[in-house]
Amino acid sequence: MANAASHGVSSAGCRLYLITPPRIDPAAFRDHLAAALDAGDVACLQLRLKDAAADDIERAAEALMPVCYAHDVAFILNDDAKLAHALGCDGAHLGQTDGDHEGARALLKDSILGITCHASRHLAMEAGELGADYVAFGAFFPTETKDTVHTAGIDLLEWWSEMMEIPCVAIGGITAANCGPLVRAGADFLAVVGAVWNHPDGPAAGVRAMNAAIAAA
Ligand SMILES: Cc1ncc(COP(=O)(O)OP(=O)(O)O)c(N)n1
Ligand SMILES: Cc1ncsc1CCOP(=O)(O)O
Ligand SMILES: [Mg+2]
Repeated sequence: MANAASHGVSSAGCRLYLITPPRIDPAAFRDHLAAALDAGDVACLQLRLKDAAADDIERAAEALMPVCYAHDVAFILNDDAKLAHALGCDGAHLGQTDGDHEGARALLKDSILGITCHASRHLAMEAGELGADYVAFGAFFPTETKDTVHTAGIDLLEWWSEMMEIPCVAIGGITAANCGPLVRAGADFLAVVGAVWNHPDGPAAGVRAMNAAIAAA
């Protein structure tokens, strides 16, 4: 079975998984991204432009992918496996209503496929059975980035990481101040938006703070 490590998204120790803000100006954001990736270890960047047209997503991918590759950071597209494949991304992240997961697995056979599993052991086991490279659980904390429908607890991370080999991602309101218990519970990746892009001292400081908190956990 394919897994995230075989595609270069190593989960040896917990790592940072960056997600873009939901709306960006690609040319301006490219510099913020370069500063963030210069500041420390980042496993991957997910391009998550909500409600954007395919043309705009393509333009953003063209601007940001080279920055990721120059930093050895995997480039993952949110929501759309076919577009991820067409654009040559390293993979796609799909939610429970983002199309046919089995079809996506077949299309992205040599690429990363991550699946949102909310707070559900059942959804995570289904995702694992169909060959997901990682499962994502959340939201762990209140977040302003997305309306929260599902809340996940630390026990889910502990259970998954003890029972399963497939890497797990924790998401939702994660900051340098609150991430310690998630790391200790076995999260392989911490996915963040606000903790980096809204850091008061800028995205580079956000990446440094997250990596320091992961290392200290
Ligand atoms: C790493 C990661 N985990 C969860 C999500 C949420 O995906 P989804 O439920 O499809 O919601 P949207 O992000 O599409 O609003 C994610 N994007 N990334
Ligand atoms: C996309 C997504 N899915 C669940 S919570 C969330 C938003 C994460 O953003 P933040 O790190 O700012 O809470
Ligand atoms: Mg989605």
